[in-house]
Amino acid sequence: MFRVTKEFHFSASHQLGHLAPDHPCARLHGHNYIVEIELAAEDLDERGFVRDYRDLDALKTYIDTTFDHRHLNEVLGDRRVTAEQLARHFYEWCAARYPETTAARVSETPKTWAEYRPTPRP
Ligand SMILES: Nc1nc2c(c(=O)[nH]1)N=C([C@H](O)[C@H](O)COP(=O)(O)OP(=O)(O)OP(=O)(O)O)CN2
Ligand SMILES: [Zn+2]
Repeated sequence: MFRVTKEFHFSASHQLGHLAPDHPCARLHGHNYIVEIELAAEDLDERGFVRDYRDLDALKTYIDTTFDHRHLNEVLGDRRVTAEQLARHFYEWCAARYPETTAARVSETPKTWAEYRPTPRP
């Protein structure tokens, strides 16, 4: 099995309004997000690729136009702005376009990563 990953960066604000009011993340704040997409394949194509990294340029465009310097509560809806929900969102966006997609990871801070990796179908 071959696995490749590519990273994308954006800055955005969010507010986890469903948390207790004394939780710091219930306040409006922002992060420099990192999104990492993982693709995997048993065999390589004729170029020796799982998939050309440059095919992911469409994801970069999507992130730049839809997420960068935006308020995520407006982009995704109030309940969907945790790192876990973002990871699932980016996984689904990529899986619809790149069948080799196996996981998506999102970092909000230098210490945290959330991953969405569906259980493989038998
Ligand atoms: N499981 C999750 N927990 C938290 C999320 C999340 O998306 N998933 N998000 C937040 C906040 O939005 C933000 O990421 C703050 O995280 P935190 O680790 O508390 O960041 P700090 O820099 O304040 O942490 P320190 O421990 O002070 O370095 C919260 N939780
Ligand atoms: Zn946050």
